[in-house]
Amino acid sequence: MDESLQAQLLPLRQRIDQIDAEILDLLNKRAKTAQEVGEVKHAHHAEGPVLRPEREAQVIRQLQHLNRGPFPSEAVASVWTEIISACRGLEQSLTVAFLGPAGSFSEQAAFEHFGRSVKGLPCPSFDEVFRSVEAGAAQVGMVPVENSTEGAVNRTLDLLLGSSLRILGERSLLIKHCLLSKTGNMQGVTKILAHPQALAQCQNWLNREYPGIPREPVSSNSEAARLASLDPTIAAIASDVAAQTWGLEVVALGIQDDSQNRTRFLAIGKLDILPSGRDKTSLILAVPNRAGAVYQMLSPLSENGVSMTRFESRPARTGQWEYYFYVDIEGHCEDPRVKKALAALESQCAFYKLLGSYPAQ
Ligand SMILES: O=C(O)C(=O)C[C@]1(C(=O)O)C=C[C@@H](O)C=C1
Repeated sequence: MDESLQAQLLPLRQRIDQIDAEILDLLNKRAKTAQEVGEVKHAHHAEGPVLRPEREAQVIRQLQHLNRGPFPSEAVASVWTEIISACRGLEQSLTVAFLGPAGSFSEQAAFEHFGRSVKGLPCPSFDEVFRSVEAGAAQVGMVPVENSTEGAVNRTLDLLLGSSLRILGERSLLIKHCLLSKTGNMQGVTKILAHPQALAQCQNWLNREYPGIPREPVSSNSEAARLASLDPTIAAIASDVAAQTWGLEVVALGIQDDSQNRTRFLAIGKLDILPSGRDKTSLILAVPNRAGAVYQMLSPLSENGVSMTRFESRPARTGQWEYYFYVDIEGHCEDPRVKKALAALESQCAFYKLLGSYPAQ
């Protein structure tokens, strides 16, 4: 390297080394304080959870508010997610269940949401994710609930209806699908495997590029990647992370039909969450099948000035054209206006279930 460049870089790098040492010192001070918080919590509730999603959201939002740059605001969120994750891990280990095997988008969502200092519990199905959290094998789970191309993830909606678990948080992920094979090309490939949602999200591209190769649905994209790693006649649609995890080569990158293809995931668990200042509340409602019933059902929301951010229906399987309505609203169930609206909904609806209030992403 040329000497004048070296001479200019040296003091700047020394300054960075010194700043890093200061950051490290502060991180250790933070970690020790979090350990003290953990001791206080254990003293009050020996078996109680350490995780406080509302506090984590507040810490990150407050820092983003304070941030004057040039450190990017998104980096504040991702760096502090990891700092909090590591501090939380010193207080108590957190196990997160998700649809596996390793390398799935659910795993990515789990790590982005809870940070890397967690234990992953890959499960063979969404049902098993719910069961693992209900049975206590994991304290929290991460499941997809809607995709911007394909709409609702129906199995998750049905499981939310039958489960006592609460929604603890949400995380939206940009989903970039890749076509993967052992060789990095499609010679000798006789079928393409993926989760049905991924096959649907890439159907135009597949129809155009590989119309002659049959497609087969499997339980997850990372399962498709695992199978492709064992058999050169199989190609998989999965993430670039799955390619690394399962030692596959990328045939084509970003093959989803919509470049802005996003999936929203829900964190689920047994906690009730306090208001964080910017929250969402999710509910399931049902009304008898008669004219105007759905319109009336929602009137307590507008009457109390509560905004609805999502409305989804699922057949109630009674054969009577009855539906369960999945409704997301702005605000926390303890906010006075929301509380009033919820009380009215509960008294007027034939079915009412509160899935939880949680920090909005
Ligand atoms: O404030 C707490 O309750 C903590 O345990 C500390 C902390 C943090 O590192 O900031 C860690 C875990 C909790 O989920 C929330 C915040």
